[in-house]
Amino acid sequence: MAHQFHHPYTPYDIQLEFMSALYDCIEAGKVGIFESPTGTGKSLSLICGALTWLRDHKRKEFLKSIDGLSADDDEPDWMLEYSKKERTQALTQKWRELEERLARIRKEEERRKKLAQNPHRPSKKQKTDIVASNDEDDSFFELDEYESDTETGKSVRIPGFSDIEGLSASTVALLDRFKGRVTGSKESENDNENQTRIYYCSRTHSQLSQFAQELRRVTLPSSLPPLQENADAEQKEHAELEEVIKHLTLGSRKQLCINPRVLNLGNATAINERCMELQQSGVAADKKCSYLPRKEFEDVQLDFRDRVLSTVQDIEDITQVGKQLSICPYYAARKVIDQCEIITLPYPLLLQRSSREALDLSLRDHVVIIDEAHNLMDAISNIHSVSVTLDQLRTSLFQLTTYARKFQTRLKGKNRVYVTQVIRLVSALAENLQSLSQKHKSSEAVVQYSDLVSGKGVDQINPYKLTRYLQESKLARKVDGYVEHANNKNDKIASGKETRDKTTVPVLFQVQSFILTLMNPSDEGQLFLNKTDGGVILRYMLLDPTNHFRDIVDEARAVILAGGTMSPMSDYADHLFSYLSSAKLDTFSFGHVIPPKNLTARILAKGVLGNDFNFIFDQRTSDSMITDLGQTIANLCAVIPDGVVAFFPSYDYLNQVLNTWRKPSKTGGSIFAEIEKRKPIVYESNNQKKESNTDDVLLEYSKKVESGSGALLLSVVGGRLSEGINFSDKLGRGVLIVGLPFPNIHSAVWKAKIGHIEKQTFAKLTQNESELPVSKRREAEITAKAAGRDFFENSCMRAVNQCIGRAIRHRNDYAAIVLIDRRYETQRIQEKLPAWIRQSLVSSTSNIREGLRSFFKSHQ
Ligand SMILES: Nc1ncnc2c1ncn2[C@@H]1O[C@H](COP(=O)(O)OP(=O)(O)OP(=O)(O)O)[C@@H](O)[C@H]1O
Ligand code: SF4
Repeated sequence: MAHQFHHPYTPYDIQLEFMSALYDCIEAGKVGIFESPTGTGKSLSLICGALTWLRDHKRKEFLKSIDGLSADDDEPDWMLEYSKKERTQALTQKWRELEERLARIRKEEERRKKLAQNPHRPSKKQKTDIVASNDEDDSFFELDEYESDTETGKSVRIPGFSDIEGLSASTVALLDRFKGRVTGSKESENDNENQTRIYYCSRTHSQLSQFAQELRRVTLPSSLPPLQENADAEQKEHAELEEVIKHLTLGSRKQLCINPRVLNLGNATAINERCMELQQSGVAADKKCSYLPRKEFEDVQLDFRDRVLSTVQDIEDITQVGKQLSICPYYAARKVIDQCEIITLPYPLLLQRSSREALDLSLRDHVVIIDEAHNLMDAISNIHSVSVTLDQLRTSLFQLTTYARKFQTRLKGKNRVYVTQVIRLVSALAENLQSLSQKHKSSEAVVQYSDLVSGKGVDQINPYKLTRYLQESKLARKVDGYVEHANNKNDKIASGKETRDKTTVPVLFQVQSFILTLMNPSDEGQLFLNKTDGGVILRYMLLDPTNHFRDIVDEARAVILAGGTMSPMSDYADHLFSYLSSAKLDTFSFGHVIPPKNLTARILAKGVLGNDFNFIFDQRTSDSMITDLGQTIANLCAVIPDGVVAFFPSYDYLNQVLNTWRKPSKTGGSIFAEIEKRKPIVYESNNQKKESNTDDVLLEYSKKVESGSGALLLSVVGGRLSEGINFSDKLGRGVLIVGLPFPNIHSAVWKAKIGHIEKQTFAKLTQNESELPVSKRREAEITAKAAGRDFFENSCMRAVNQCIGRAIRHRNDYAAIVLIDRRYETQRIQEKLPAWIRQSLVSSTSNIREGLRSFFKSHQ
């Protein structure tokens, strides 16, 4: 059946295909991978497809809850009919009350202004949130008695607001009551808890804001069932009410905190920790954060929720509402979740189980959409990886021993045992890391867990108990607080004034996160040692994100990965979703909205001076090939109008190319000058001041293009200009990709990643059977090697595809894409390009100039 998607524009054909496929995928409860090139209105396709499904689903659920009512055998039919009517009326009434209230709020601009000067605003005195002033005595930093020593003991956790430390029982009870307010009853609260939601997750804050912007364009029919022919006046009136899309955006404390003294700490960990400190039981009531939801502010809390739901708001709007109402948006937002239809949130909040638990976020039977998912596997690995430096280990060892000495007679219960264990562990890590770094000659090496924790009786430590101790005792917070307190005291004596606020991540927190990961390592993790100019670094890296993401797939109703360039797609079926049957996994690659004549994609295997273009690592330093590359690019710049962007495999290589191009030739000129005759060159460098450098480069480039001189921008694949920046229209009439940007296969990390893939593939093929015939074993080995190579190549081609996708940004855009390397002629590599590029791909030799000239002529 064709669905009506309520798209705010006339949808493009590919949007109709996208929305239908998305609808079916969610309905069937599958995992779907959706590739839709940039500029094809992917956000609206996601919104309209998913929310149309959701409203249809809610309508069906509504009818089910009525039809599900049954009469007892001895009850007459009219009684059942009566109950159904009553139930329909009750549900419709509840719906109406909510929509009317939200509609009223939308109109209450005046009242909002008044609330901005909220009389509840806490006094200056209340806002004071210094946990322990320098005059306070050391006892503040003593550890609470710790006796819990059994594996079964669990800390008590009541879902909801109750996980906010330091709230009184009455406040918790109040907040739980508040949960039911929007729909007015306990029964309705439960209804909402079970209602299906959509979680939309993207990588950056600005992507989430853009999504909210697109969400505002959409109006959907209500989730009430359609009117019957005999509908009465009241029902008709209901039907005329607009059902607003209930949206909430979740963020971190760093984004949502409104307590200036905490927010000014700047650093996310410092803000989190200070916020938690302020909620500790030892902190006097007038020193706690006054924005935490409290009994006196009940009405404000309710206003917060209604105002957030009344229109589609992004994170700044929610922070603003929190400020106007003097209520912490970070905590107050949690109670809006049950009422939402769509929740937007950044990657880490969704992808990390601990973050979901902290927010009390259940994915059970809900729909999860992950946008910009082309680098999802890397993102999951990064979120679950952690590092610590040798210096940090040493500093924390010093802090821990200082603390232990100071408080040794006051360490109660099991504290003494566990503090000693932590000291032994950190000391072993520091010593072993030091000797391992001397033993390994290379700058990067794989490190074994057993080598790191050997000696000092670390093998006697029970990792489970120690992990629990670290989490529950708040040792890191106490030690850090004491160290800062002691430092402040000394500095004050020396200088006679207060010292600085904490702005950096306390060392012990970093060490603690490392220990927590080390105590519970995942089978797919690996430890690495790096020697850098800044010292020795120990890294724990998650090599394979499959199992971490499987949690989400198992829990959710449907999971959608969407992106502009998801190709090559084979990694999803082969690795990330290898446990799914093919019936459960759908992949879609949609074409572009441009007509075919707006794109030309060429492979250039030979230069104008006759060199074979083969930029493999060992050959790419050849002066003659680099010179030929320059001359070829100069020729291309002569026929491609306006802006041309060339992507190189690395910053080092780009520097080398520039050096060669600048060398004077026999005639006195240089390749650099030769190119500049056609277009001025602007280039990206691996500068320390990264952001400003990127902005300056872009500004210079666009100014030159606008001035009419055109320009050639030299950039790096996977570099700062390859993602998130649009080279639309004149800014990118040509995109040149020089070589294939393979990662360094000799690095310890890539060796480990490929090794892991080979091992997994081999195990899958042989089912770990030891009795396998030699020929079968050999076959499995060859296939495993091919899987490793494929994974490596896919990583490279994902980066290439990202760059290519920068050029065509809308329906009337046109551009030429030139892939400069003979390896692009192989079928295996071409298959990894997005379908819409592959279709227009032409292998060019001598006639490329003519081809491009007539392509651009047809667009004049
Ligand atoms: N059918 C349509 N007709 C006209 N404009 C549309 C249509 N669909 C979407 N748009 C608009 O096109 C613009 C680009 O859409 P959008 O940002 O969603 O593209 P995208 O494919 O998601 O790109 P990106 O990969 O950068 O996220 C938006 O302003 C959107 O409102
Ligand atoms: S409760 Fe909210 S406003 Fe207060 S410190 Fe914590 S995050 Fe900031």
